[in-house]
Amino acid sequence: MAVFTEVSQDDARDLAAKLALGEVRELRGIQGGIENTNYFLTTSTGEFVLTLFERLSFEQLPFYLHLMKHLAAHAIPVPEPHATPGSATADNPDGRLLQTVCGKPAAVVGKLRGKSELAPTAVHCAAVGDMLARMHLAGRDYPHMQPNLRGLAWWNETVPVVLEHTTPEQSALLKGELALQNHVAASSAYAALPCGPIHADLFRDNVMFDDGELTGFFDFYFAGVDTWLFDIAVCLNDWCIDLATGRQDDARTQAFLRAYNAVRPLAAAERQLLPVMLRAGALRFWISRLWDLHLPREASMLKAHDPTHFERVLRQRVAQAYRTL
Ligand SMILES: Nc1ncnc2c1ncn2[C@@H]1O[C@H](COP(=O)(O)OP(=O)(O)O)[C@@H](O)[C@H]1O
Ligand SMILES: N[C@@H](CCOP(=O)(O)O)C(=O)O
Repeated sequence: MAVFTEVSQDDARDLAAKLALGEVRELRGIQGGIENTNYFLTTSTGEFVLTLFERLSFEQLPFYLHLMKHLAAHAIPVPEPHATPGSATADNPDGRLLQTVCGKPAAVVGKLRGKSELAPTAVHCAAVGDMLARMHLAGRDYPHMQPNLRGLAWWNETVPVVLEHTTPEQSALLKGELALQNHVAASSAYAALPCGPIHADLFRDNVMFDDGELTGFFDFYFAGVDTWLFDIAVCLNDWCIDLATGRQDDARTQAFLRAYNAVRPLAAAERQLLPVMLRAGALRFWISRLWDLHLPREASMLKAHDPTHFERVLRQRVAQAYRTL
């Protein structure tokens, strides 16, 4: 369970009162997740998720919380953050969404129905592709800007730190792929890629399904403004591969891309750069998993994800790119 900060019943009662959520019935630490402290909060008015942000600052958080509000208002199924009653102003029509609990930035959002689909079929992948395209379009008029904080600049900073913990073969692959991504990012094809707010971490465990129906995307706290293609690549690398080998599953990949394309057709530059973006998506999570494993934080029962999984995915994507050349 990733509970970095213990929240008391008194803290929960104070927060529920402040947000007019009613009487607290239950507060339960959530298993899973590796970034933040999460609790299920049940009150007399409903079920919510309380998140205490362990890395993001008070200044960074409004981007994510207002993005969730914006997407919800555009009929994208995402958890809606709760505002302090009466805090809306002409400048800030969403009201105050960010709270302080145990001295940390915190938010209360609605609890989504259902559970994650960890062994998705082509039908699940199509549902995610369709909704991702809708989400990208819905984000076009989102007025706030914050870059993807786990984008290229972070990879450039973090690779030298994790290289101390890798074998010579792994180091060579990391350095080579990083050089490639820096080169691609400077290209005219890359500059032509459409951008907007992206989720950037839309793995199987960040989507809910209930009885086959997609009930929501959640965990927007790695979101940022970046290329839409990066979001697609992150999804394809998690939803549409064989998990044991990291190999692409063609049926699920086609189902995802067809559904996405039916809502928002991919641009020529996106088709051209998809193979290299799949490598970028794998590199991103290989780096962060190495970083989380070798530079861990204190948390009750925090279980780091396995970095070698994304090394395998990356090697498959490299081999695949050579096959398609
Ligand atoms: N809005 C939500 N509705 C329902 N369950 C949620 C919601 N937010 C989080 N959860 C549950 O909490 C778990 C951990 O949340 P997650 O956001 O992935 O953690 P982290 O912030 O550490 O990445 C999820 O796997 C899910 O079971
Ligand atoms: N999805 C990422 C890391 C973030 O994990 P989460 O469970 O907190 O969303 C990975 O798998 O490496």
